[in-house]
Amino acid sequence: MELAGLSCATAIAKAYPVGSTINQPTVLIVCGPGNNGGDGLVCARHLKMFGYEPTLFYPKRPNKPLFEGLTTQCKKMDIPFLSEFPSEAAFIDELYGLVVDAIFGFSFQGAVREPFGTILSTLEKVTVPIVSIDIPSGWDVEKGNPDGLQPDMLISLTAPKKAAKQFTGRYHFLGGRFVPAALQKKYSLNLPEYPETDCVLRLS
Ligand SMILES: NC(=O)C1=CN([C@@H]2O[C@H](COP(=O)(O)OP(=O)(O)OC[C@H]3O[C@@H](n4cnc5c(N)ncnc54)[C@H](O)[C@@H]3O)[C@@H](O)[C@H]2O)[C@@H](O)CC1
Ligand SMILES: [K+]
Repeated sequence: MELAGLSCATAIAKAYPVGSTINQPTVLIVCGPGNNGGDGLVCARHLKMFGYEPTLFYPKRPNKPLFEGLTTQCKKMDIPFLSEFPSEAAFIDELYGLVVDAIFGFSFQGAVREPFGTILSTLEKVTVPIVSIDIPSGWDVEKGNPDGLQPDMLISLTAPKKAAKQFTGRYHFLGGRFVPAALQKKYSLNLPEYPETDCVLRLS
């Protein structure tokens, strides 16, 4: 999770360097209840180290030491947590240069339960770039979701999921350079080579 979150922050810094393509360095990171949300928490810390101003929204926090520890680390780095989600997409556009979607990853299934249904419908109306970690939240891991969130950037972790074929945004990165060769072979992952010691690779 540490490497996944670092990959996400690194890919974001490559696509949207501070002071260039985004109009402000503020980043809203929305975290869900599972490991995708954990990636978001780690990403927040590294974004702060890279000069961004992250803010977290983490409405459903699992009662597990891993996630409690990640939350504590963010608090100790003075990363603010919102107590309520902005009610209007326009507020998000005004306050943030970028949104990170760390709500659901590959274990999402069925109809979206609250509070995430309302959050996702607000995010669908946002005009600042949205970066989805591993899979756009609300997408079926294989079929995608043509009526759902359409992020500007997708960071596929470990390997692109089947639904990544439906991604139409500007930046597709691969991150999570931690799969041993034996596992890559066993599952015929055919992963591309990462350059030098980089933890991310731009796919498109
Ligand atoms: N090899 C791995 O397992 C790796 C996993 N990683 C991350 O872990 C993610 C998968 O994590 P998890 O398996 O914890 O699952 P997710 O984070 O995808 O989501 C599971 C959580 O969402 C909830 N949920 C599922 N469907 C819902 C619905 N319809 N409405 C509301 N809530 C719903 C579940 O109750 C559960 O709490 C990956 O996508 C990736 O981001 C990465 O950190 C890299 C390696
Ligand atoms: K996501």
